[in-house]
Amino acid sequence: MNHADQDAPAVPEEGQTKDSKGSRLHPRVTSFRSRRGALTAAQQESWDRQWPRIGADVSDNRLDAPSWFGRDAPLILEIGSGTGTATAAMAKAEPHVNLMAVEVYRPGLAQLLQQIERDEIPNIRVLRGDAMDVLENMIEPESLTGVRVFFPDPWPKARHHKRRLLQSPTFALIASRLEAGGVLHVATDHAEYAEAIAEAGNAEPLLTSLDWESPMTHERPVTKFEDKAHQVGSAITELIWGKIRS
Ligand SMILES: C[S@@+](CC[C@H](N)C(=O)[O-])C[C@H]1O[C@@H](n2cnc3c(N)ncnc32)[C@H](O)[C@@H]1O
Repeated sequence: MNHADQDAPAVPEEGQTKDSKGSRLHPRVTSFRSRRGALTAAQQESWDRQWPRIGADVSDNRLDAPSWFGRDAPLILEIGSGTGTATAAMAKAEPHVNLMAVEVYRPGLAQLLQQIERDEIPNIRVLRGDAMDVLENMIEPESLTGVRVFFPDPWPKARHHKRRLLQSPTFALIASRLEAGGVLHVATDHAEYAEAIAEAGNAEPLLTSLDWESPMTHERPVTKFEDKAHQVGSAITELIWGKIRS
């Protein structure tokens, strides 16, 4: 055994994302398939006007959220914002929060940017890329007041379950980025995925399941995917966890 092995900490240190050999502590989940899509001319113009100020590509650099937003406020990360209909509605309903939306699908982000510009919404910033990279590299440990994942792709075929975003490693990563008392809110219309999500979330030692009927309010706007689920009569499952106070 060499000294590096001997000296390696038995448990990850705060904020650590790789072990002493450089391997990821949170095994990689690839939850999306790249989709192309052209922007309309109006979307491209809105993108060009706004991206330099309120958009960023995912990188290895830690985010300085207060300077990006121009104020210090509770920080919420929405993962997989799609076309951003619900993102915009949440930001308007919660003007006191700084809301970051991460999405891999550029045309979806372009729709959100258009809405931000049209409705002059000041408290949204958008990130293009993989939410796992954002959580791992860009977000400080214990810095998020909330994480929201609404209608993550269910990958219904058994052989594709490994692509699901919400698995144990993702819960561990999210939990490490939430501040004590921070809230993770998940919604899905896929019954079997809901069960798997509940099992993985309940097994995460840093999270505790919160009662939906608790005095805390967890109201949220209807998302675009949820609208489709309503049309075909699918039941919606809401799952909420709080980060335990250590
Ligand atoms: C089923 S859609 C739901 C969109 C939106 N939340 C809604 O309810 O209308 C899931 C979205 O998550 C995005 N997505 C999946 N994995 C992602 C990841 N690792 N990082 C960022 N976005 C992701 C997909 O591109 C897709 O737009």
